Amino acid sequence: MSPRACTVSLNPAIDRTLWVDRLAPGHTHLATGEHRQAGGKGFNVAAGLASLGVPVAMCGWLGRENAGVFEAAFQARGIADAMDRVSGHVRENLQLTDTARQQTTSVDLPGIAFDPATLAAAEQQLDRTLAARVAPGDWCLLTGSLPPGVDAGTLERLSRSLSAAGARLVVDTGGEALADLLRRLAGTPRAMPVFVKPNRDELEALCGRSLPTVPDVVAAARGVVAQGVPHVLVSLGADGAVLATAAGTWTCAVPAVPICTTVGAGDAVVAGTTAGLMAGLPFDAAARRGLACAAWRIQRRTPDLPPRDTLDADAAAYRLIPSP
Ligand SMILES: O=P(O)(O)OC[C@H]1O[C@](O)(CO)[C@@H](O)[C@@H]1O
Repeated sequence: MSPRACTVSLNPAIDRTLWVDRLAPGHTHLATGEHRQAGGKGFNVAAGLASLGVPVAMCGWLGRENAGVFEAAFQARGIADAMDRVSGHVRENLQLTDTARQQTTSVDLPGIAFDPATLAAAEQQLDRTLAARVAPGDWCLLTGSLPPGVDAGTLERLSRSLSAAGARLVVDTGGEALADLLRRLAGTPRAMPVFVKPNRDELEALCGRSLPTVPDVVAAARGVVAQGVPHVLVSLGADGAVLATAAGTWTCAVPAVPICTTVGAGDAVVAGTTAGLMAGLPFDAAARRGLACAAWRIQRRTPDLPPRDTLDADAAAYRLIPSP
């Protein structure tokens, strides 16, 4: 049986995006477009994987009060709904896209707060859901920020139980939570993620220093590999990406494309790269496909991706340059 994927989202979000001609803080704007859809990293990655033909489920915690947005989106895309319902509303994040500057400004809510007793119960339920769903060889993607009251200890417990069940792990969470998780998993190589994709801000938070130049990013990415993560891709937006493995480090430029929204660009990289790794592609080929997914995604409103052939034709133009 081909491997399946499962995204785990502890803090999903509904994305409300408004387009304005030119954003000016302190002024009133007339929006030129609007869109509201299920979002958050777990959903965006699941939608990308589903469009690439990967059987995928989404697990995690979904506020039952407005879960319908997700239920419709799961059904439309063939994503298995394995989310545990919890009390409260899914947060609604706001994105303002400035069409003149082709820039997106996001305002995120923290999400549903968990007290210790609710968290313990939610973790136990999630363990049961994952135990019933995840088989050896499946890929599990721990995605997105942590809601109030939840820390990297939850990600550590999930990493340990999922890896013990034979799953391969991908982690895409904020830099501080990722740093904390990698520290907690040090000395347990089996529970380490096989792939992480921080952006520059997240890598700065992960390594605790600013990384103004590409050589700074390259050095920091090598540091993450040295901590035990075999595949690292640092997304740098219009500046492309840095890839690092034990075999070397590379930079990759990306083509300039018209931007509809940058929301979910990194999630498209995670979806495309993970789908490639699941299919047995070497990391460089998987990562180039992931970057082609991001170029596709930022030109459109929704997280769905085109057929693999289209992506691979685009990805063929991406060149990796070894870093000194
Ligand atoms: O999980 P986080 O880091 O709080 O970010 C959530 C936001 O990021 C996105 O997942 C895009 O990466 C949006 O869909 C969502 O609103």
